[in-house]
This record gives sequence, structure tokens and C-alpha cells, in this order.
Amino acid sequence: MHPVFKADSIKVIEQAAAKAQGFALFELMQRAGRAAYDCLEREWPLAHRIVVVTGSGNNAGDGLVLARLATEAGMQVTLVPIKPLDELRGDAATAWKQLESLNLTQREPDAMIFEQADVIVDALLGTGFNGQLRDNYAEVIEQINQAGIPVLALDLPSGVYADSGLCSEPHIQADHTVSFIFYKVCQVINEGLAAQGELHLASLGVSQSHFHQQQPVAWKQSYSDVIDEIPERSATAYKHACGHLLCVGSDFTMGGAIMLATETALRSGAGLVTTFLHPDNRSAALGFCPEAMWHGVAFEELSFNSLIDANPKHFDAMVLGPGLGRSEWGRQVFEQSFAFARQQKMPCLIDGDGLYWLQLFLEQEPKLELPQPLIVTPHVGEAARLLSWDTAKVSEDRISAAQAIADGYNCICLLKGAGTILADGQQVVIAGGAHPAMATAGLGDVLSGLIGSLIVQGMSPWDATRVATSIHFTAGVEVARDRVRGMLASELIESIHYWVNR
Ligand SMILES: NC(=O)C1=CN([C@@H]2O[C@H](COP(=O)(O)OP(=O)(O)OC[C@H]3O[C@@H](n4cnc5c(N)ncnc54)[C@H](O)[C@@H]3O)[C@@H](O)[C@H]2O)[C@@H](O)CC1
Ligand SMILES: [K+]
Repeated sequence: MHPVFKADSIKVIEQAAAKAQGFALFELMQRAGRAAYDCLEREWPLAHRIVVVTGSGNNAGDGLVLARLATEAGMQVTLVPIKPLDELRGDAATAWKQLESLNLTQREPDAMIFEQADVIVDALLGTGFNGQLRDNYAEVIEQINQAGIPVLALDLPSGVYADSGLCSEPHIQADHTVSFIFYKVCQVINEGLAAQGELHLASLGVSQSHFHQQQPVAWKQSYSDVIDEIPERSATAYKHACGHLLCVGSDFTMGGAIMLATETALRSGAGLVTTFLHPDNRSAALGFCPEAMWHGVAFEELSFNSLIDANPKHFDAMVLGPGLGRSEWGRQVFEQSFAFARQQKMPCLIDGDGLYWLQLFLEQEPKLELPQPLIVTPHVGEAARLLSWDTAKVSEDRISAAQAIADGYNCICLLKGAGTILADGQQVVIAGGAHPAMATAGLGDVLSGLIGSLIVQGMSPWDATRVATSIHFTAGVEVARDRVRGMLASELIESIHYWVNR
């Protein structure tokens, strides 16, 4: 897992690291420029004409170090300084002094200059960018984007806000980004993910021992961090020992949702899955996945309790809500399932319309006792309702929103979006990233089924949520590959079957 920091913390850490290792901060800038140059050479081995666009801060300094190294390596480097290089201060001024005697060509920003480059190096704005783009920055960024030439961004693409991952318009659209020292928030969530191209992390010799009391805002988790956490399965395992998941959802308008959750749960290893859904869906469900035990919950008798009584099985966890709908049927099924989860003290994951009912029930009865442990899996709109925040406020700070839900509901919150945010009241983990193909219906249902499945197989709700989120994203990327549209949620299930068994 990698720590994720806000820009201010990184500044403190840089200074602490330099002091602890006995070198000047300028050494870090040299290392940053070197790491970026190495990336340039590795990713574009044939590149010769390099245009380095610089701004007014230390990000420019990194670009000037790269310019020197590229020149020394025989490349033809042109500088496009947006601010006069003589006005640079501190370490960036030192970097300029080291370069000045090489008398590199300097040009005004111009579409022609950018179009003639093999690679454009973006050293305009890094972590010090704030507010609206000033002066001619927007115009230059547009010229760079329109040139259609590969772009290497230093630390982050200019115009991306380091601490939120939100972007100004315009912002640099990079092909590769070399992030220095630690990940920033923009490198793990929100639109920043789409701007950075392929991300490389260059630690510059700074390690976690230099945190210097700075708290990471989150930890970035990937599939390789979690795969060993899935419990081993013994050769003598039998289905009753591999967990029994109860899924509840799908009125007649959204029959597929709970089916996707159910099949995913079985394909990812749950021993048994019992699913309650609207009776109109039952025969389709049986055809879809004959391995699950499907029960139609009729409206007339609203017989959830009698169904439970007639099925005196032990359930290890419940997934409640995919496709539940907002009709009276959904309301009653939610009420009864919710009470059942509470009474059984079993882990309960509430998703989809289950979250709608949860919020409505709490509005009517604010002290309503919640099932424990509880997992909620909202998207931004659902999170806004749960928090009574407006949607824009949640979008602007999804990390705080996930933490507020985890704290307020004493639960695990999985907040969906580009970079899924997981909070449990103590820590924040970011898993997955962004892929355009994943903007499709049913993926949340698949994720809910996977989390429920890992819980019934013995993982703690927090671990199951973390591990499932990484597997789900990995499967999505594998299925979609470079296809940006048209992936079906059901296509992920086979891939999840593969990834849980690696
Ligand atoms: N020694 C160090 O401090 C190191 C810094 N590093 C680099 O330094 C960067 C941070 O440097 P700085 O804090 O100097 O900041 P930046 O270089 O990111 O940008 C700050 C400059 O941009 C200007 N600016 C801010 N917002 C603007 C806007 N909206 N429109 C136009 N101009 C704007 C500011 O006036 C300031 O001059 C990092 O991203 C990284 O690239 C690395 O070299 C590692 C070592
Ligand atoms: K940059």
C-alpha cells in the first residue's frame, strides 16, 4: 500500500527527509529532474526534439534539471518559459543557473513550437497550483493539448489540483506523469486520474521513515496488495463451511440486479447463496443461475418473515438493496430484512435502493438502531442523501464524505467514483481507479455480491470490502482492456472467478 498525502504534508516531509539525510532540498530537485529524464528516455527512446514548458515555481526547476540532462545526452532542447527564467527563486533559480551557460533556445509559446516537438515536458504547475489559471496559462495549456504531441507531466499535469483531483479547464492531458516522493490525492481519485496518463512514482530516496508526523490522507491499495488476504481453502472444505450469503433485492422492474450479486457471490466462492426477490423474477433467476436458492417474496402476504421461518438456515451475511426499488414492496422488504439483519447480528451490506430506504427510515426515526457490522456502498448522489449534503459538496471532497458517513453511521463506507474510497472510521483506503468502460449498469451489484461472498468465507467486513474493491476493478480493466464502452457487468463475473483464485 502506498501513502497518499496532501501537498503541504509533502513539503514538510521533503524538508524532514533532506535534513535527516544531510542534503539540501536542491538535491531533491536534481533527483526529481533525473527521475523525469529517465522516464522520458525509457518511454520515448527515439525522441530527440524536446520542448520544456516552465512556469514560475519549483515545478519549473524540475523541468530545467531535465532540460540540462536531455541536452547533455545530445537531445535538442527548446525552453518555453511562461515566466521569465531570471525571476525564478530558490531552488528553481539554482536549476536555471546550472543551465544558463548552455544557451538553450528559448521561444515564446506558440502552436508551431509545440507541434514540432517529439515530446513536450510540462513543468508549468505542480503542487503549488491554486485558484483559477492566471495570465496566459490557459492559452498555453490549450496549445499544448491541441498539438497532439506526447506530453510528460512533472509531478502532476498542470491545471490539476493536487489535493482534490479536480481539474481546472483547461488542464494538461498527459501521456505519462512522474509523481515525486509520494502520491498526491489527484493521483488516486477524480478527474486527475484521466489527465495523468500512465503514472510513475519516483520516491527520490524519501521513505515512510520520513513521514515526520504527517498523516497520510489515505492509503492507495492495488490488487497485488490484497490477493494474499483471501483465505486458503482446504481440500476437505464443504459448502456449509464456506459460508451462506443471503441476498435481498430486485423488484419486478430491476430483476437483474440481485441476480448479478447472487451469481458473483457463488463465482467468488460463497458456499451457498439464498436470494429473496420479487416473485415475478423467480423463474428468470433460476434460468440465470440454477445454483442459487431463489425465493419469491409475494406482495400480498409480504411474507419475508414467514419465508425466513420456513428456511431456518444460518446466514453469515446479508446483501440488501440491489434493485429493491422504491415501491411499497421494496419498503416492506427493506423493513423486514433490516430488522432480521439486526436481530441476527450478521454483517449487512446495504446498496442501491436499500440506501434510499435506510435514509428514509432514519428521517422518520433518527435513533433507529442499525445492524452491525454495517457496510454501505453509495455513489455520490446516494452519499449526498445520507449526509444531507449537496451533491457538489460530496463530489468536491469524496474522502471527507466517506469519512463522515463512516463516522455518522458507525459503518464501513464504500464511496463509488473514479478511485473508490473506503472508510471505516479509522482509516481511508483508495482502491481501483478510473476506466471509461466501468460507467455501466450493474457493476455495483456485482461488487456487493463479491463483498458479501468474501465476508461469508471468513473475512472481516473491512477486509472483505477492501479486497473485493481491488478485485472488482482489476476484473473490470481486464475485461474492458482498451474498449471504452459496451462492457456488461455480467462479463466481470468470470474474470472475478479468475482473480479470486490467483
Ligand atoms: N525542493 C522542493 O521543494 C521540491 C519541489 N519539487 C517540485 O516543486 C513543485 C512544487 O513547487 P512550488 O510549491 O514552487 O509550486 P509550483 O511550481 O507547482 O507552482 C507555484 C508557482 O505557480 C504559481 N501559481 C500558482 N497558482 C497559479 C495559477 N492559478 N495560475 C498561474 N500561476 C500560478 C505561483 O505563483 C508559483 O509561482 C512540486 O510539484 C515538484 O514538482 C520537486 O522538485 C521536489 C523537491
Ligand atoms: K506539471
